[in-house]
Amino acid sequence: MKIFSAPQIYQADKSTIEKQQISSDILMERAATQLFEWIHSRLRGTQVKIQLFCGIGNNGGDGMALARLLLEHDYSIKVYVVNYSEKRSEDFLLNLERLKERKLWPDFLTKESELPEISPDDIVVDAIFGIGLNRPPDAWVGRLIQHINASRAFVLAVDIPSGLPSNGAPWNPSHVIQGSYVLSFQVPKLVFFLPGTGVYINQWELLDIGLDTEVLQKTETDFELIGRPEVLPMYRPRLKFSHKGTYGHSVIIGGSYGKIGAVQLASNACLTVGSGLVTAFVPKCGYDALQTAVPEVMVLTGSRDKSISGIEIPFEPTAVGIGMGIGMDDDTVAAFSAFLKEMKKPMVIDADGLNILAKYPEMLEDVPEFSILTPHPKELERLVGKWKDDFEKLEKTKAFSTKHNAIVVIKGAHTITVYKGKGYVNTTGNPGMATAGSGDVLTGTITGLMSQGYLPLQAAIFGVYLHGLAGDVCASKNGYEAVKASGIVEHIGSAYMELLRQPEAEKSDNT
Ligand SMILES: NC(=O)C1=CN([C@@H]2O[C@H](COP(=O)(O)OP(=O)(O)OC[C@H]3O[C@@H](n4cnc5c(N)ncnc54)[C@H](O)[C@@H]3O)[C@@H](O)[C@H]2O)[C@@H](O)CC1
Ligand SMILES: Nc1ncnc2c1ncn2[C@@H]1O[C@H](COP(=O)(O)OP(=O)(O)O)[C@@H](O)[C@H]1O
Ligand SMILES: [K+]
Repeated sequence: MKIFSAPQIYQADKSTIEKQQISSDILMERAATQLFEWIHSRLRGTQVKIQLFCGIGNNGGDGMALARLLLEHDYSIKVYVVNYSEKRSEDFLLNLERLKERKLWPDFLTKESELPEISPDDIVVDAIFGIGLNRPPDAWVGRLIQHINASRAFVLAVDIPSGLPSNGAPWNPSHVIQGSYVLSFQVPKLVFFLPGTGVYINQWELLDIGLDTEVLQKTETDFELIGRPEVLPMYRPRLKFSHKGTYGHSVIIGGSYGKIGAVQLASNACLTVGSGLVTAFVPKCGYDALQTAVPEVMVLTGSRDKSISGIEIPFEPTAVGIGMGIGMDDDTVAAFSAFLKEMKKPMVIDADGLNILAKYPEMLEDVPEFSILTPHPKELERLVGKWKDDFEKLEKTKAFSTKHNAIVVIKGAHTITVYKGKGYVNTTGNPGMATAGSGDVLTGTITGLMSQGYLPLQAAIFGVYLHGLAGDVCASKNGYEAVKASGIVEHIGSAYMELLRQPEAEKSDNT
């Protein structure tokens, strides 16, 4: 699903109005009707007090139109106009008039107004600012937002939480509606998925307001949300007459004394995701452990006991994952550098492999094109430098990806795979995966997909999704706290099955 920027949403609005030959007011009425249906289907007339805080733009207009629909269905409502500007939108004014015609006069809140009483049992509708927010809210509006947050009432935010800009970090973190349930129109907004801004949101849901499908399809967006519909077509089924050679020979290179487990996890994931053969390359101290823990994996060792000082692979690997637990000894760095020069195929680089690249950036020249780099935020910072907010982080990552023609997987709650100008935002995974070694499992997963013929960008997007799904299945059985990296590997098979499972609705359609 595409993630539209605010200007693209305005453009889609405009095109819809032209193509469907409707007035903007009709679009607002659709939005309000969807909001109303959502609330009404849950409350079914329950007499809970609903307090609507409406700005003076179109987000406020949505709130006004919703107030009218609630009033018509005898809900107990209180409507406030948060009068932060005299520049009221036409559709806001139209809906204000319609409300007045029904004998409901909202209270106008200004700088001088007292803060209204809000009980924790009330429902608050936040329609103060939408995607039009482009400068810091006035201090008194910020205080009102703080007051709503402090009320502990259930807050439904219309389109986007007020105070949260759609294209950057908030100016004042306490002047943002927090923990709301967001009902967003038609398309998700990027801020919902970024660590610095996603924290303001409890849950989000999309409401279809019938924007023109052709415009939605044709618009090229910088970000895409990756769910099952995007991932399923990438799946490469196993062939009946295949053999292990069909699915490639992966090599996982890493490990040092005390960190052999990282290679074990990555190799096991690589095999479990479907690589035909897997060889691990480790220092000598890793030999017994690996052969015992994962008997299906073949093991090659370097000449040293505790770290890697030279990498020799006596065959041509189909895919390589390198860096987990490898350390940064001078000899290891030299071995890594020599290996980069030798390898021409794209590979997956993780952990200390990335730290070495950050320390010796000239080595980036030797990273094969289309390689996949899988940094967590700290490793990314070492590669691209500091950023002021998530948006700058994404810009820097895009520039890095373009410069080096590499795929960068920014790991996190919503992992974002960046290739050149585009970001693919993952939707699977859970906080249980914030656990030692889960990144090693991801590296093995992506490597194993590449060895089966997935192209690098597909392997990264598909691998991130599958890894998150395996974590989700694991958490659904064990609970978040007990998710371990090895548990994620154990559930890769169930994740495939979950991905390929035919939904009930489709099944009954076919019968
Ligand atoms: N396609 C869609 O998604 C639709 C969107 N609609 C609604 O329209 C909203 C956008 O409406 P608007 O463009 O009118 O913008 P908003 O209602 O978000 O903001 C109102 C106006 O306030 C001004 N403003 C921005 N920051 C301010 C600040 N800090 N202090 C004072 N004034 C400030 C801006 O000029 C802005 O136009 C969406 O979020 C959504 O709720 C719906 O009405 C219909 C269709
Ligand atoms: N809160 C979270 N929600 C979803 N996924 C998460 C969360 N925290 C971590 N993960 C995932 O777990 C993995 C952690 O990787 P990393 O930090 O490299 O761990 P390690 O170095 O221990 O292997 C990443 O794939 C990341 O996306
Ligand atoms: K809002």
